[in-house]
Amino acid sequence: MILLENVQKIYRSKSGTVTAVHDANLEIRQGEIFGIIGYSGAGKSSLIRMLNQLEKPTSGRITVAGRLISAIRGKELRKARQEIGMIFQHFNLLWSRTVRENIAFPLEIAGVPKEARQKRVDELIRLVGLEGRGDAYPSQLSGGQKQRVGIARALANNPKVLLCDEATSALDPQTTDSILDLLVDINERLGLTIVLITHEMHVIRKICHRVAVIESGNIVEQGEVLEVFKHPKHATTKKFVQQVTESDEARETIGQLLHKYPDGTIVKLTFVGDAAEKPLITDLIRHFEVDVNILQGEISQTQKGSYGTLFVQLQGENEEIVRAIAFIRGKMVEVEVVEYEQ
Ligand SMILES: Nc1ncnc2c1ncn2[C@@H]1O[C@H](COP(=O)(O)OP(=O)(O)OP(=O)(O)O)[C@@H](O)[C@H]1O
Repeated sequence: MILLENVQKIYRSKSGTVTAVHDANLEIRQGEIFGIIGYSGAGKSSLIRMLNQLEKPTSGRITVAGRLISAIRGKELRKARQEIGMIFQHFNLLWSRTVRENIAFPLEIAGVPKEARQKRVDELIRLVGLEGRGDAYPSQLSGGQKQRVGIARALANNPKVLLCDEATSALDPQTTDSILDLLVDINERLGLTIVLITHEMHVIRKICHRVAVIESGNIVEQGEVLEVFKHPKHATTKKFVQQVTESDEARETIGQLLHKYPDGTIVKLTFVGDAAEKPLITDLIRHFEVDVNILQGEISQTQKGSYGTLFVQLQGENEEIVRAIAFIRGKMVEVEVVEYEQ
């Protein structure tokens, strides 16, 4: 559906040259929710804005829904853009227009007759759950409702792709979740391909099928979300995964325990699917001369299944702990010895 081949974006100004995206190669499949995650300045906005040519690549090829978007301009580009909707962090609504008028705007531009426009606006209002708010102005809406208007407007011309530029970053956690649920609903109901950029791993975990991690303009890792959670390879990916798997509270507790029991070994176990159902802790206590203290555990759902993390403290002779860890590894459970900075 979307193909990036050797894409580069270089900004040149009086103050110098910035390479925002280096040689990016990506393939985004029809109907998937694809997330691009990175810290501020990593190049996410530059990357997503090249998909509808809000930014032009300096070199490379970008194909979206069969069109070589990086090479077209004028009328052809305007037509191509109708197939690519976009929503923004700060909604970008027209403040002097009502909800209905905002949603109708792209239909007016596309030359849709008034009656068909009204009908389509009604459908969209229902789709995004804004019934009864059609005549309100953006200033009278909550953040979540504003983003619902943004989504309805982006979908007005039945696009094939929806681009989301930090669409939930200005929202509180609960509203974020309701907007993410809406995006999943739209993806499933309409078969729409969704590409989003974010700096929050929670967003990736909750709705994406696949993810790419970008750092200093380079895509440093990409893959299925569950796989990336299980085996993060790059240091930046590991940090993002920790955002979800290790709360600040857990880190604090574990830090305190490391102080209190400096002899014990704290390990983090990560298990996926079937591995979670095996009686691992019972087996450990039965087979090895170790004490096992459970410190913290969590199970998270991704679009492709669940995975869990469990922090335990093992106490006993060093040799026995080493044997116990080898035993856990043999059970297809990831084990990582935790050594926090004090
Ligand atoms: N129009 C521009 N002119 C010059 N440099 C730019 C321009 N836009 C972005 N950059 C630079 O390109 C790099 C990547 O920026 P970009 O906005 O794509 O990153 P980002 O990951 O989206 O970050 P943020 O979340 O902070 O927007 C940064 O160093 C930024 O300063």
